[in-house]
Amino acid sequence: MKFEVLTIFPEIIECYIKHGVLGKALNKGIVEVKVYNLRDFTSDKHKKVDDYPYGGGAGMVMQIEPFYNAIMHLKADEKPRKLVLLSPQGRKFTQKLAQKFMEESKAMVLICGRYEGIDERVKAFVDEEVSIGDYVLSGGELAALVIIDSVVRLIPGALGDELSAVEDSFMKGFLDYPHYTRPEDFKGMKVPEVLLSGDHKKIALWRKRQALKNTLKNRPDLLKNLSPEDMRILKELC
Ligand SMILES: COc1cccc(COC(=O)c2cn[nH]c2)c1
Repeated sequence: MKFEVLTIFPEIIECYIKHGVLGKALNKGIVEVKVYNLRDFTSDKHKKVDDYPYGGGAGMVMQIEPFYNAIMHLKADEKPRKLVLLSPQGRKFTQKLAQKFMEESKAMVLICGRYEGIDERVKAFVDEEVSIGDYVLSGGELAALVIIDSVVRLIPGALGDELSAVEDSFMKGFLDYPHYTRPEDFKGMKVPEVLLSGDHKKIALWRKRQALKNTLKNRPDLLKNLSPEDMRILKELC
């Protein structure tokens, strides 16, 4: 899978992708990330990317021309790619959308805005507008990294051979179960006995109950389309 990122701060992306799962996936050739500096697609000597908003108001707006020039440059190879604008106004990014992007897109262009936003006409060249949450960031770069990280984790082979239990729980519609590791007793704080029992059936049930309990407490909105078994467990918790 290939990600192409349009940004005025390429170092933000370049620094992050060297580490962890992303770094390994890059080294394995499972994923390729190319970062483009929008200032390289300007035509003035000051490499200007923003200007005052028509209609007045605070702040600056990113101009269409650098985005247009960069997008046309990428499209010159005529390869298919999904163009995604990161913005607080976008559709909500979820684990399911990450799965969809991984399954459907061989290449994604992640367009990072800054300032008050970008010229609305850029959206004529964009396939999707995506938000990672109901808050405003200083720029789309963090949102782009969230999308790259969550999509890459889903690519077969990216996580090595460890199970991605966290993704599974989100895909099934609830939060993760609690995790513990050594020591068994830390200053009197003990690991739940069931996890030391070796009884995998009991452990699986305990984990399911805990996951449903966490979801009921923190994200009841996720509790839809539960299986009859999960519904039975949930009713016991209420
Ligand atoms: C494109 O226009 C704008 C305007 C303002 C900020 C940004 C940066 O993105 C976000 O703030 C964001 C992305 N997902 N959730 C929040 C983009």
